[in-house]
This record gives sequence, C-alpha cells and structure tokens, in this order.
Amino acid sequence: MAGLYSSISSLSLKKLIQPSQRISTLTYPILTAHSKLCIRQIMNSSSSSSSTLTCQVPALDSDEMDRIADHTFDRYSSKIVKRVGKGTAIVWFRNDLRVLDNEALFMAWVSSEAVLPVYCVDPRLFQTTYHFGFPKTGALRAQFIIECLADLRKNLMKKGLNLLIRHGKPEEILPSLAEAFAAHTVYAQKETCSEETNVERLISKALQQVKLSPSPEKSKSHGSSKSPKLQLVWGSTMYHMDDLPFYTNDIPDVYTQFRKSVEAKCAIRSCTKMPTSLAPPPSVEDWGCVPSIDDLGFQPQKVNKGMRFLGGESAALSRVYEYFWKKDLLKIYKETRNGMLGPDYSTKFSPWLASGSLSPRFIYEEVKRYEKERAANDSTYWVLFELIWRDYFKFISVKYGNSLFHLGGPRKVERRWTQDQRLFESWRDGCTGYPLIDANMKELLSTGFMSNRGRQIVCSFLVRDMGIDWRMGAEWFETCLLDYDPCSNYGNWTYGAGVGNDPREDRYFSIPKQAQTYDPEGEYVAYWLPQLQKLEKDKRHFPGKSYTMQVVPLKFRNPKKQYSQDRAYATRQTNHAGRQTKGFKR
Ligand SMILES: Cc1cc2nc3c(=O)[nH]c(=O)nc-3n(C[C@H](O)[C@H](O)[C@H](O)COP(=O)(O)OP(=O)(O)OC[C@H]3O[C@@H](n4cnc5c(N)ncnc54)[C@H](O)[C@@H]3O)c2cc1C
Ligand SMILES: Nc1ncnc2c1ncn2[C@@H]1O[C@H](COP(=O)(O)OP(=O)(O)OP(=O)(O)O)[C@@H](O)[C@H]1O
Repeated sequence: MAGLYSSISSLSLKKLIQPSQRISTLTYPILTAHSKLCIRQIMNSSSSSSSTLTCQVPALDSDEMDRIADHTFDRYSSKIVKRVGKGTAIVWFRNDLRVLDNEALFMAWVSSEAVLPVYCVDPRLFQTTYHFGFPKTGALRAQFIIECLADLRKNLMKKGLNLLIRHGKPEEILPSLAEAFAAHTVYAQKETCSEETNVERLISKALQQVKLSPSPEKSKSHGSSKSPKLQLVWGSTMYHMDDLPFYTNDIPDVYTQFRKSVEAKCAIRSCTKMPTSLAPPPSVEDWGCVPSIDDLGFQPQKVNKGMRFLGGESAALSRVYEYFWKKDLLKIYKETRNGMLGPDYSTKFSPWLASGSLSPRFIYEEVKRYEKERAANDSTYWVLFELIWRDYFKFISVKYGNSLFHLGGPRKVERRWTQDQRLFESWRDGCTGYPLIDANMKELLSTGFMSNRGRQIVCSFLVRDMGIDWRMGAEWFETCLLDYDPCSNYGNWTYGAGVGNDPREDRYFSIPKQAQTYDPEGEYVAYWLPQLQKLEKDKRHFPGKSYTMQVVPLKFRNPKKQYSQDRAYATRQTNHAGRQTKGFKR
C-alpha cells in the first residue's frame, strides 16, 4: 500500500507533459494537447452521466478508500511527538470531523494521559431556520453527517481511541462529562458565527460550575478545587487567524486586497503531525451509537440521480487522491471549474471542508506536492485561490458578526424586497419556467449539491429577476446544501444580493448568456429536466409553450433579443470546450 501514491506519481505522464512553470499572470494558459484531451474526457464523462443515474463521489470502493486513508495517516504520523500532560482531556468534535491535522485533538492528546473524544447530537441543528422556518438541516446533509461520524469513530479506533456519541446540548453534556471523568480541559475548534459562539459561551459558564476535587498530592499543597476549562483552537481555514497581517477590524473588505495581502505577508502552517497511537482511551461503559437517519427524525432520502457524496474523512482523502492523482484533473481545474454537469469539472471538496472531514492545509500540501511531481500552472494555483475565498468569508464573519445575516448585510443597504410565497416556491421547487434555474434547483433538492456557477445564477435570478428577500434563498440553501457553512453561504448570498462587500453592486447573471456560455448544448438542463431531451439542442433553454410558463419576465425585457446578442457575445468569448476564455468571472 505504501506505494499507492508513489506509483501513481511516477506514472509516465511526466513524459507526456513538460511540467510547466507556475504562470504568474492570471490569464488563461494556452491549452496543451493533454489539457484538451482532459477536457474532452470530462465532457464525455459528463454526457455519459446523463445515461447513468447516480454516481458516487468519490467513485472508489470502500477498501480502496480505507487504504488511501491509512496511507495518508501514515504519512502524517510522527514518532517524535510526546505527551507532556496529566489526567484526562476531552476533545469536543464540532465542524472538524477528522483525525488528520486536527489541532484540537492533538492538543488534547499532548496535554493529557487519556483523551475522551465526544460528539454531541445537538437538537438545535435539527430545528428550523431563523426567519422562514425551513428545516435547519435537510435529510441529505443529516445523512452525510451520520457517515462522517461513523468514519470518524472508525479512524479514531484505528488510533486506539473511540468516539463517545451523546444526544443533547453540548453545554449540558460536556460539563457533566468533565465532572465524571475529572477532565481538566475541553478542547474544541473555534467557530465564528453567533449560534456557535453562544454555545461556546454557555459551555464556558457551565464548566465554571464544575468543581474538580484536587489530586491527593495537590490537595496536600494547595487544597482548593479547580474547574475544567474550555480551550478553543483555530482550525478551519488555510491561513491561520493568528497569522493574518491585520487586526480583525482591519480585515480588507474587498477580496482581492485580502488575498494579495495574505499571499504576500503570511505563510500557511504545516499540517499537524499526529502520533501513531492516541491510546489509551478512558474507560467508558457505553460509547453510544452513531445515530440513524430515523433517530434524527428524518425519512431517509435516497439520491436516485446525479452525485451521491459519501460522508467521512476516508472519503474526503480519497476524493483528493481521485481528483489530483488518479484522474489527474488538477492541472485543468481552472478551465473546467465553471461546469455544471458531472463530478469532475471541479474538486467537490466543499462538503468535506464544511464538516471538517478535510483540512484545507492538507489540500494546500497536496497541491504543492502535485506541483512538484506533475505540473504547476494557473489551474493548480486556482484551487488555492478559491480556498482563499473560503478563508475570506470566514474572517469577514469575525469582522462583521451578525450583520452578515441581516437584510441590509454588512453595508446596511436599504432596498425594497418581496417575500412573495408563490414566486419563492416556484424557485425552490424548480418550476420557474426557466430551465437553467429549474435544473439547478432540482439538482440541489435531489443531491444537496449545486455548482458554483449554478449557485450564482439562481441567486441572481431570485434576487434580481424576482426581487425576493435574499435571506429566503440563503435559508433554503442552509437547509439543502451538503456543504452548508454559515460564512460561505451567507457571505456569498450577501455578495449576490448586492449587500455584501462586492465592489460591483449590480452583479446580474443573464440567463441566456449563462446558458449559452456554460451549457451551450443544453445537456445540463436536459439531464435534470428529461422532458427537454427530445427538443433540439438550441431550444432547450427557451422551450416556449412546451414547457412550464415563465413566472416572471427577465430583467432584460426582451429575452430573445438578449439571447441573440448573448450568442454573439458568447461566440466571441468561448473556446473549443464551450468555456469562457477571457476575463475573470467568479
Ligand atoms: C449563493 C452561494 C452560496 C454558497 N454557499 C456555500 C456554502 O454554504 N458552503 C460552501 O462551502 N460554499 C458555498 N458557496 C461557494 C461555492 O459555490 C462552493 O464552495 C463550490 O461550488 C463547491 O464546489 P467545489 O468544492 O467543487 O468547488 P471548487 O471550485 O473545486 O473550489 C475549491 C474550494 O474552494 C472553496 N470555494 C470555491 N468557491 C468559493 C466561494 N465562492 N466562496 C467560498 N468558498 C469557495 C470551496 O471550499 C471549494 O470546495 C456558495 C456560493 C454561492 C454563489
Ligand atoms: N451558524 C449560523 N447559521 C445560520 N444563521 C446563523 C448562524 N449563526 C448566527 N446566525 C444568524 O444570526 C442572526 C442572529 O440574530 P440575533 O437576533 O441573535 O441577533 P441580532 O439582533 O440579529 O444581531 P445583533 O446581536 O448583532 O444585534 C440570526 O439571523 C441567526 O440565524
């Protein structure tokens, strides 16, 4: 198994492609013959996915995924790390459901003789969203989290520990465990939004009420009892919060300024190396079961079409392996990332990043390894560029607090919005009469995923064409997305709604133009709306009377005229693969 990565790395692809030097200007590179071939393969695998109903991401079997996880753990294990603490420490898992590069877990191990890993199934996660009463977590994300927990337990057991699973509020469970196990510290990953920070505050307070009796030696000298502490550890971003070259209040509002500044002035910390064994676990009578979907109050929802994401760290590490090394897609990422159909136009790392099953620093280190062993170009850099967006929204949430969730956004913009239920439902259910919107919304509902391109288009349609309160859209995404993350979700929605920090406030995504550029053959819409398959390709985006009536006109009144203008525009702008060739568009 040790040869798994190295054998693939040494694959004679290197002979076919000269590893290009990193190109510093961010224009599109001239495509190599190999890149063209890869794009064709992606396009082909996308169209073949029209005929197959579901595809698992990653498309590997469980033995292979276990091998990849084990091999990666080996690479990230260290024999020289030493534990220096006494007693028991608790590690409270939140959105960091991984073993690799988990700082909270590492600190708990170093500071103790025994670590108790705990996950609390918090009932608040399964209630409703704040304003509009949608389910706070949809069935597909619940299933994904269940898989993450099962895998986390498995991986902790491989390292000589286990995972204690309890149902209830962390501020009630953790203090009582700290008391029962006489734990001196509860370690956990720091979160930034108020729902999570409120819980942190409640736990700290409740821990102060716990009085641990001093050990016999200590009681002789000091006598007084101590309370366990909550120790929050930064761990969710690629750049560490403490390494930023500005104070929180001075974080640049404009993404490009933020990115240039961190790229110039900060280094990304190396992944934390874990000891080979984290044993011994404390003695626990009942470790609790990984909940079933019924336990969480859901009807099971099967993915019958499109991508079925597998939860857990083993799947996460396997997806990195599959995308970077097995399929060798990293070097064309920038050219394919705006696609919508199939698993391979983009990395699909987001669901694992959101649950913390995947460390962004591990992705960074894998990109660097790939650049050394295979190729370094704009595409390999661009994955990091996108991960900086993720960091940016996380840090912006620290700077702006709850205003990220407010109608006027961080800039307190005043504008008239509607909450028209009928219009909203047509958007939510994919019945707007615009196939590009409807296909994307159906994909979201059926799989819990939507491409970045799709998200921008449906956001623009809801906000600009329908004029609907953007928070309705954001909360619906909160329900459905496997990769739901408050900072990235509300950050992107405020951007799209023109109430965020976007220097371009009137960002409008014209459906005809987007359709022509990103789904010129109507393959994507025909996949999700099979009734369009029989139509000629150039009719699929505007099928007329044979399709649902359009619920609102587009902001551009004359879609046909706009469409032909857009076709001309798109023809000028697209390359052979039907992707845009110039200009930076998110
Ligand atoms: C309205 C709207 C809502 C969104 N909500 C979320 C959300 O709740 N959670 C979430 O993770 N992403 C969200 N995104 C960002 C983006 O759409 C997804 O991260 C991306 O589609 C995930 O697919 P991928 O992993 O294949 O991305 P890739 O293109 O492969 O990008 C690699 C990684 O970079 C990060 N990234 C890429 N684009 C963005 C972005 N615009 N903002 C933040 N991070 C980014 C993600 O972590 C992603 O996994 C949203 C975007 C929009 C427009
Ligand atoms: N993790 C999260 N996911 C979704 N929404 C969140 C999250 N954390 C915080 N929020 C949102 O933050 C908002 C907090 O509202 P709350 O009424 O507590 O404060 P506020 O009065 O709006 O703001 P402030 O405290 O700044 O005056 C709510 O809209 C809530 O949904």
